[in-house]
Amino acid sequence: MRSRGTDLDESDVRVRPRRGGSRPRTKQRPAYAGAVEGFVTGVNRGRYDVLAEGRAVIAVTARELGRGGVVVGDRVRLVGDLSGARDTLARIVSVAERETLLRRSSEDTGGVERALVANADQLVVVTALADPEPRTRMVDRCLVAAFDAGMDTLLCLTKSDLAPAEPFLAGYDPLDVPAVVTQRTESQIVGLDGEGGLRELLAGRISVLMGHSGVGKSTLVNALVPHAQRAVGHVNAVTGRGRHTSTSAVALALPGGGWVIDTPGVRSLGLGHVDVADVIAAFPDLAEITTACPRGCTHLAGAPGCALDVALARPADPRLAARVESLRRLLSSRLGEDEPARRPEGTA
Ligand SMILES: Nc1nc2c(ncn2[C@@H]2O[C@H](COP(=O)(O)OP(=O)(O)OP(=O)(O)O)[C@@H](O)[C@H]2O)c(=O)[nH]1
Repeated sequence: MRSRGTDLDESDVRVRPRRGGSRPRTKQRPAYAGAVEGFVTGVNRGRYDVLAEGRAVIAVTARELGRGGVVVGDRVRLVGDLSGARDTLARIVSVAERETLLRRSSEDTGGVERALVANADQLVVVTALADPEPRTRMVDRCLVAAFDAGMDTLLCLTKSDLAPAEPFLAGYDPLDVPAVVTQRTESQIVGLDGEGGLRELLAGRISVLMGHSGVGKSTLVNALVPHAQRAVGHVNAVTGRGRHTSTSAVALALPGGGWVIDTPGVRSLGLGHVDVADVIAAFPDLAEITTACPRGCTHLAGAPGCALDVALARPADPRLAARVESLRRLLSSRLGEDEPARRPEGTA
C-alpha cells in the first residue's frame, strides 16, 4: 500500500535546529522514554480520544505536531497521564507513518486540503436506493477520493425495500466495485449477516462509512456495533434529506475485530488534491494502456492522443468500452462540485 502523510516518528518531534550549528542529526535525539502506542478514535475541538493500553484516554497534541496534524485512525505515541480517569490528559508526541490517508480539498480547483481519516483500508459508500434518491455523481466522487487515498471500495446500497438495486449497480459493474445491498425490516437488517453480508465484508478491516445524511448509515452502524447509539434521524418528506444527526467522525470497534469509522453526512467532497494517475492506478488494465498517452493527458474522451481512444478504436475486449466509459465518468466527476450547495434544513 502507498504511504502518505506525516512520517514523523517519536524522535522527530521536539527536535529544533541547534542555534549556530548545523550538525547532521544523529540517532541520539531526545526520545520519549516510556511513550505508549495508541489509536485515535475521535477528535473534538483539539482534544483527541485515543485507545491506549485498552483504555479510552483523552489527549492533546504536542505543540510540534501542529494543528490538524492528527486525525481519526492515526496510530500515535503518548506520554503523560494514561489512566483514562476523569479530568486527566495525555499528550500525543508522535504520529506513525500513515498507510492511507483520506483527504478532501476545500474546492475542486485546489484550495486548502484537509486530512479526514488515516490508515483506513476500505471506503464504504453508503447510498439509499430511494428516499433520498441515489446520486451517482456523489458516489463517483467518493470512489475517486478512495482510490486517491489508496483504499479499497465497497458500495453499500440501503433501502432496497423501496427500489431495486440492479439499475444502479449496472453503472458500477464495469468498474468491478463490490457491492452489498441492505434493507431494514421490522426485526432485522437483510444483507448484514451471512455470507457476503456487510458484517463479513467489514470483519478485521478499518472501514470508513461515508454517505449523505438520511441514507441509513446510523441504522447500519447501530446494528454493527452494539452500544454505538448513533442517532437515527428522519428523512424530511419534502426535501428527501436527513438531518445530519451525526456530527463528527468516530472510530467504533467491531465486536469481531476491525473498526468502522462513521463520518458525518457528506455535503461536499472537494477533490482538488487528487492526482489522476492515482485514480487510474486502481484499474491496472487501463493504467497499462495509458502509459502510451502523451504527457499530461487528461484521459477524458477526445483528449488529444489519448491511448484509451486508440485502444477503443481497435476491436478488443467488449468490456473495455464500458470500463473506459465508467473510468471517464469517475475522472470527470472530479471537475465541478457535487451539486450546488443547498441550505441545510431549518435555515432561512
Ligand atoms: N425504508 C427504509 N428505511 C430505512 C432503512 N434503513 C434506514 N431507514 C430509515 O431512514 C432514515 C434515516 O436513517 P439514518 O440511519 O438516521 O440515516 P443516516 O444516514 O445515519 O443519517 P444522518 O444521521 O442524518 O447522517 C430513518 O428514518 C431510518 O429508519 C431501510 O432499509 N429501508
